[in-house]
Amino acid sequence: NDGSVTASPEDAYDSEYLCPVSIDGQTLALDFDTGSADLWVFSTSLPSSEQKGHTLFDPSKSTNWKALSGYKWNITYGDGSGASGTVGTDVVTVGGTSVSGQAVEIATKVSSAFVSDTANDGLLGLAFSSINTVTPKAQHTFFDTAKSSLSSPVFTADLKHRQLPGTYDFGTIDSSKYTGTITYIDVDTANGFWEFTGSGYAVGSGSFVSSSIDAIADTGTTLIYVPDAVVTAYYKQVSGASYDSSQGGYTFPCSATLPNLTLGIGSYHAVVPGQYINYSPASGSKCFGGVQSDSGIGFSIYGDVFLKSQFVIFDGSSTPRLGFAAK
Ligand SMILES: Cc1c(C=O)c(-c2nnc3c4c(C[n+]5cc6c(C)n(C)c(C)c6c(Cl)n5)n(C)c(C)c4cnn23)c(C)n1C
Repeated sequence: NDGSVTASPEDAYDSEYLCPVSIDGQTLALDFDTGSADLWVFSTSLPSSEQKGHTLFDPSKSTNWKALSGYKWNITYGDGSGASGTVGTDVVTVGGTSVSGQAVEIATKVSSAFVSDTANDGLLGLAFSSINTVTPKAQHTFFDTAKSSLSSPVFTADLKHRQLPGTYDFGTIDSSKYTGTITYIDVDTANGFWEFTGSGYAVGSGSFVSSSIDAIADTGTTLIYVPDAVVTAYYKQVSGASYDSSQGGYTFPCSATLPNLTLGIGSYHAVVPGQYINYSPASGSKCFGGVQSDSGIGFSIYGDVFLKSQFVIFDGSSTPRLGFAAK
């Protein structure tokens, strides 16, 4: 019961991508996040002030809803946002892939960033179930629940740059969505992420610098967060670029020409077009960079700015691995 679902940019800057998910016939727009493992939704259990503008899941209207008494969840994301609540199971359908008994985490509290992001009705985690936050028993992700019913234990991400729609496919690798060959790299699941070691980088037409970069493939993170050596080398090639502490990152004149950023995946050189690295206007005539420092995070994050330049395979077989191809 393979499936394919559209991924639509939430705003003009591809800050996040939202996908329609049906829970017992109630359709919500969820942010598919390979950097976390909780499926949670805005619900009628939220205070009405936090419900405004969102589509709400109402368990009392679901015939297949089964509450998990005493189960709770509480999650905090990399930007400091967070949510918490209670848990049940229900029938969850994504494109053609439908699973029963899927843990659905009902929000009873959400942080302000979620309240104001009215296009977002929750998150669907696609990292490894080992980092699911439900207590007293961690729950499976949608992908883990669906895996045995898929033609093969994979899902793919084909996110687009400022255009509609991208797709997430479950169970199949659609060869019409990429060019050339797929390069696979082993994944270390110890931290619950799609974590791998990048092989280096190049800026524009500059020479490739070999260096091991511990990174995660994270569809839930907007930008690319890499070591300072990469960030410094990149913005050295952008006239007028500087670190702006008031903006919390590197900015540059919006008129600047941005070089491509090449990130090594094994022997494959993944090229992020320079224009993808102009994330959004910052203030005045300055724009905010899509490549920022990973200092303080503990690892690098290859977020949407990177992932949308590639066709990405998340292979959940007994030896999990990531595949990348140009498109
Ligand atoms: C270590 C880390 C991150 C790891 O994940 C991270 C980050 N980066 N994008 C997102 C997130 C997003 C994606 N997201 C980013 C957005 C930005 C940058 N802006 C201006 C808007 C309006 C956004 C929206 Cl609506 N959505 N969402 C929905 C959530 C819950 C995120 C949590 N963290 N996050 C940051 C900023 N940092 C430092």
